[in-house]
Amino acid sequence: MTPVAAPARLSRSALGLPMPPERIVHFGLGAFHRAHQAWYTARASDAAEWGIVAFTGRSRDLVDRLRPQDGLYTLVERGVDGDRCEVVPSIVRIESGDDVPAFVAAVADPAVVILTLTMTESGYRLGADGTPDLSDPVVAADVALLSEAFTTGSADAARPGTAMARILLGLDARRRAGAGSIAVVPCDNLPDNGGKFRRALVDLAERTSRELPAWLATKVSVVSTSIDRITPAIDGTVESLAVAEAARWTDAAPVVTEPFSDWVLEGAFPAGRPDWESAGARFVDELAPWENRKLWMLNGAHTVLAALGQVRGHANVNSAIVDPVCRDAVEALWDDDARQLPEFDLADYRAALLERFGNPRIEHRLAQIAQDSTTKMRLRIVPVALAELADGRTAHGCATAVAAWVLGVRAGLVPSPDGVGEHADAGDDPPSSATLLDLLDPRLAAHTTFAGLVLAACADLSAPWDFERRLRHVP
Ligand SMILES: NC(=O)c1ccc[n+]([C@@H]2O[C@H](COP(=O)([O-])OP(=O)(O)OC[C@H]3O[C@@H](n4cnc5c(N)ncnc54)[C@H](O)[C@@H]3O)[C@@H](O)[C@H]2O)c1
Ligand SMILES: O=P(O)(O)OC[C@@H](O)[C@@H](O)[C@H](O)[C@H](O)CO
Repeated sequence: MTPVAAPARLSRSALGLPMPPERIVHFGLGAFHRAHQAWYTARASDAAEWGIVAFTGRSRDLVDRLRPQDGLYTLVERGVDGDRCEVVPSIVRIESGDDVPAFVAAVADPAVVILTLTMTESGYRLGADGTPDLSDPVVAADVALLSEAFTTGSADAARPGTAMARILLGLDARRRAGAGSIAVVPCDNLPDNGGKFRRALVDLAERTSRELPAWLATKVSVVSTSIDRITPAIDGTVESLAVAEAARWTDAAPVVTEPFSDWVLEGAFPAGRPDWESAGARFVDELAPWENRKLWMLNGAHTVLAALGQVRGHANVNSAIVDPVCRDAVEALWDDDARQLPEFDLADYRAALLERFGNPRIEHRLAQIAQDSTTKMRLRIVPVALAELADGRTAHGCATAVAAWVLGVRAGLVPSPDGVGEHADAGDDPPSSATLLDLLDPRLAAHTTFAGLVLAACADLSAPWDFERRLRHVP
């Protein structure tokens, strides 16, 4: 029997890959950063000049997987017809997020001119007014700790627990080192992610330091972004085996993503940046329409599918979107969205979304997407509903989307909104549709026509689907 050669372990020397210099720091290393910003950086025409020092968020798992393979990993682009594997070499050093001295030193390094972030909404720890949530004991403890450290000149010994406090500590070290301007690039799915980050950072600086607010105003540019590439959480072990078979090298931390990707940015990079346009990124003067299109249409539809799809027995996006009831609900939502996005001709965008959602080889679990659905509904559906009503229309698509969420909550498949127990109509189990609408947004609940449409849509979505019913919906 011929012995089978063991697959080679990923390494820069084996693949002849150079080490670009450290000029970008990333906080919140996960699947998405590796499928998106690290990939754009590796594909830029000047990739040889831009290496990334990546810090994990809360666990050191990826440090242990990626360090032995020199930060390299396989990006598996999972198309409808097959996989395309590519080794991404832009991450040159991996550190654990809780190594505060290493993070502070990296941010203070004069060679570093960009800090990118993917730490999920929870990582920002914001209250309802967008400032740091001081009712959170960890945030309050960090405010006290930073105030003390900045006042007594003991910042080098400080070990804050939250990401925002660590970032401010890093920026303070950069100020003291005279290391110059830096651009911070939040890449989380939040409306106005740059504005939110800046307001939170400035608020924290004003509470804790006399010098930092003025320095931040002149030396820190915050860039807002719309980021898009469907990259579900995966079972790393299963994918590692698949990669070893397909690519003939072992990889302890591959990433599976879709072939599509998009990155739109608004803001300045005072000390330079990679030529990300050469890899397909776009720089615009006003991000809002691009961001609204992506968050309302892609993420809004995902939020609807997470509720209605599970109610109808689906586990993944790809099976939900081919169910006519789910598909009709998504199309109706997109009709409302389109009227609020007059800047765009959306025919191709809608067709592409349907194709992306339908990719049978991407396993995107609805239960994963359903997390924190109430907040997502408030950010992705409610603004469109209010705008449609203000324009004198019915917001029929949004009413259907709200009905989907109501059914999901009532079925226990989507988390209940806070306040169910304290609501005036508390006691119903499950809570009534009217109670849920009121908890979602009292302005929508007070609009009798809209509230009536939601109740009608709840009944309609619960009824068995038939062709006659579908025909009634055709305009
Ligand atoms: N995965 C996608 O398809 C996709 C697409 C577009 C945008 N995004 C955005 O990218 C972000 C990251 O996505 P991901 O799929 O890599 O997620 P992930 O769960 O892998 O998390 C990314 C990182 O955030 C860190 N993190 C989470 N909560 C934190 C907290 N409270 N404090 C500090 N760090 C914290 C994690 O430790 C991890 O390092 C999300 O905000 C998401 O909105 C994801
Ligand atoms: O938790 P969410 O709803 O913000 O996001 C879940 C997915 O919709 C999201 O990760 C998309 O796949 C991504 O935004 C595509 O670019």
